[in-house]
Amino acid sequence: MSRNLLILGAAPSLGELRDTLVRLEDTIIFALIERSQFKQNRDIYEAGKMSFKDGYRGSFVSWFLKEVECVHARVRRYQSPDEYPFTDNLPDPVLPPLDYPPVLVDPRRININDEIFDVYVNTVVPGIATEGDDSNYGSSATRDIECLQALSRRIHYGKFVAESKFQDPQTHDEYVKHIKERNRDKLMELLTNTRVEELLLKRLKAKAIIYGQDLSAASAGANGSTNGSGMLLDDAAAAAAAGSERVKTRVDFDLVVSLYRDYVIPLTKEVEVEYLLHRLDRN
Ligand SMILES: C=C(O[C@@H]1C=C(C(=O)O)C=C[C@H]1O)C(=O)O
Repeated sequence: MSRNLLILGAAPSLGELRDTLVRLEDTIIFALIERSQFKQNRDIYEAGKMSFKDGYRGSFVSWFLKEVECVHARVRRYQSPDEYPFTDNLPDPVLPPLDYPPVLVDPRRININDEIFDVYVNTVVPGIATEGDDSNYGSSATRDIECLQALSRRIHYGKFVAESKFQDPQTHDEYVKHIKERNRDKLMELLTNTRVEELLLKRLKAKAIIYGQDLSAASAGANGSTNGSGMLLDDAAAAAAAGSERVKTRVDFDLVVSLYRDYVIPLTKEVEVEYLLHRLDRN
């Protein structure tokens, strides 16, 4: 779903929302591939490893994230209902507010970026980047911020999905009942679509294999063009499409799948449940 749709005020359909989530898979995979170029550079995630003239006492990545989000806040990025900052106390925008129609009813402005940040630093970075320090601190942190912003956007999209399901006449009364009974488990059961999740994980693995191939080393061999692993490009494409483990990729495709299975989908559903639990709160 393009942000214009949010401005135009059309409440996006569940199908449009799912299309956006599919597109965000590409954004996230490529952001992970970009970060995987550099070593883990663990020092950039530890508070106290670097000192800052402004007296900031956090880690380099947290400092850089604060700086980036302060600039983006001034151009009203975080007034958009599909954008959530990691930093508190951001400056006011220099642009006048856009009149976003109230697609969401989100009085608590639910934000689980602290959880997303912890998962990213403690699980994702060690999974996609090799151990060590290559001093590429600025480049690593730049890619980290792209990954964090894409993951945050994807997970908080759960609010739009939850609102769409809440508005569905076939399930509306059931959602209201479970919300009034504060029944998290029943809400989780009602909003879960196992088929969509299964298809997503299959698609994700194929994408991670295909996108992750190192075709830059493609060379015209005697019997045809080959990729970085020496596989004929046609064979590599067929193997990738079949989800073959034989294809060497720039990012661990099993990690991409486990990231979604163990974190992205569960966190998205956590946002859906939290959003629904407060859907009937007075603003
Ligand atoms: C996002 C949705 O809600 C849930 C979360 C999903 C996800 O995070 O990918 C997929 C299916 C549902 O279990 C949806 O129904 O599309």
